[in-house]
Amino acid sequence: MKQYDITKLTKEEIQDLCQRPKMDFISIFSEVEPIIDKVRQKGDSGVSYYTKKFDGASPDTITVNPADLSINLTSSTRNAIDTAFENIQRFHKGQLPQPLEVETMPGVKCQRVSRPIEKVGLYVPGGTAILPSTLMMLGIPAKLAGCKTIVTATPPHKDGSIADEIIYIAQKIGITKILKAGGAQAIAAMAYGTNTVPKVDKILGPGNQYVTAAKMMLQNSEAQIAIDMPAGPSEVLVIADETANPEFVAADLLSQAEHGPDSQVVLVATKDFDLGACSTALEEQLMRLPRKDVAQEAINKSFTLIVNNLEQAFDFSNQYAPEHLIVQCEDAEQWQNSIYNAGSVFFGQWTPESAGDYASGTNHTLPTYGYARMFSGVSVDSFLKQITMQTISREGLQNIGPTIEKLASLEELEAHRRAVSIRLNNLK
Ligand SMILES: NC(=O)c1ccc[n+]([C@@H]2O[C@H](COP(=O)([O-])OP(=O)(O)OC[C@H]3O[C@@H](n4cnc5c(N)ncnc54)[C@H](O)[C@@H]3O)[C@@H](O)[C@H]2O)c1
Ligand SMILES: N[C@H](CO)Cc1c[nH]c[nH+]1
Ligand SMILES: [Zn+2]
Repeated sequence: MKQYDITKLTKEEIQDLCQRPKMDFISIFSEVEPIIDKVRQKGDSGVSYYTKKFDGASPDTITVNPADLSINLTSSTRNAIDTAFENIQRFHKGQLPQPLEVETMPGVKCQRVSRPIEKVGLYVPGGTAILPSTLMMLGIPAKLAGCKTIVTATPPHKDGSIADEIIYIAQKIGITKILKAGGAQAIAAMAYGTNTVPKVDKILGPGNQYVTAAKMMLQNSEAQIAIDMPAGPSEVLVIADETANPEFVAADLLSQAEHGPDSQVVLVATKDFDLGACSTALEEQLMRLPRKDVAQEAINKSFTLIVNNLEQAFDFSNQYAPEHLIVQCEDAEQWQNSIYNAGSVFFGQWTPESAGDYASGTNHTLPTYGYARMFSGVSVDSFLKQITMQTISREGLQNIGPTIEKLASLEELEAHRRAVSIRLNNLK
């Protein structure tokens, strides 16, 4: 990994380090546009065309009902999924909002109630690795929120099948339909609807550049869909001081590097951290990884930043706004209030990032590319709308009416003013 010393960098150079590897969205949009058009015009047959072209698969039917499928999983696989499922469900259940009611003035009652988004589409990546864990991260909060139609799309295997782990989780959640398709074609099918795919109101889930570009384009189209956030290539930033275990740090960096060649991993270390031991551990561990070529490519694009103290480390991390932040320093959790921009945070040497990817209970669909500055990860809220309501009594209108009349007059909106005055006159 390239190495920089913060004391030798200008403000602009530090700012440059926070930029992620550039994505050429203009050319990706131009590749994705014809895919979206074809699916909009041709529906299911458009989806099948691209599934054959990009995934080399021709499933008999492009959608299946998970309840109709039989699966064959070992008990250890079922147990691991069941344990993770329980933890994710427990943490997300705690996020369900309580109804809010406030009397802003005597007789003026305001409420906020939440309602589920009725139809949602969940994208589960499956290009380079099949990610059943992502279906738990999206489907569990969708179910808890009360969404009625939950479609999940994922690329099929070459023989047209879907991983049994995905089907098992879909059955546990009660997913309405699985769409056997990936990439932009899957996103377009859920956004417009086809003969077999229900049109949804919101599409959530991570994916590669084609998936992300399709979500961004369809969000701004006549399809009228919402999306969660730009969740692109995985990334992690590790803050390490002299108490951090170099082998653990190396393992955490590699755990995100193996996601894809465009993943970015960053080590921000104080001067006393044993960087030599960490580099050696990283090389040794890398050699033994089945996905070493992918991880190596990501490591080549990544860097280490040496800082004078932990305050500087957290300042840089807030500027970088990582998807995952790992804090491996003394009394790690005491730095909680110094963290402003991050998708999800892992404190202390016994908290690997993989815990949040799979089973601790937090969500792993998180903002990347610096979007943690203004976006949150997926949660139960992502599947809810908040509706405000108000009821004003006779007494309430007498209290608040003159204020409304005055403000309406100031804006010269006479009909607004009269809607109040006509009632106040009636009360005299
Ligand atoms: N931020 C997060 O929360 C999060 C979570 C999990 C995974 N991820 C990221 O998601 C990404 C998953 O990517 P992936 O590629 O493995 O799977 P994917 O499912 O996102 O993409 C695979 C699909 O891309 C399409 N495709 C492939 N080549 C194409 C081409 N030339 N033109 C048009 N479409 C094409 C195919 O239809 C294929 O089905 C990784 O970058 C990973 O890091 C992020
Ligand atoms: N780290 C990924 C989010 O960036 C999520 C994931 C799924 N499986 C393993 N990891
Ligand atoms: Zn991961």
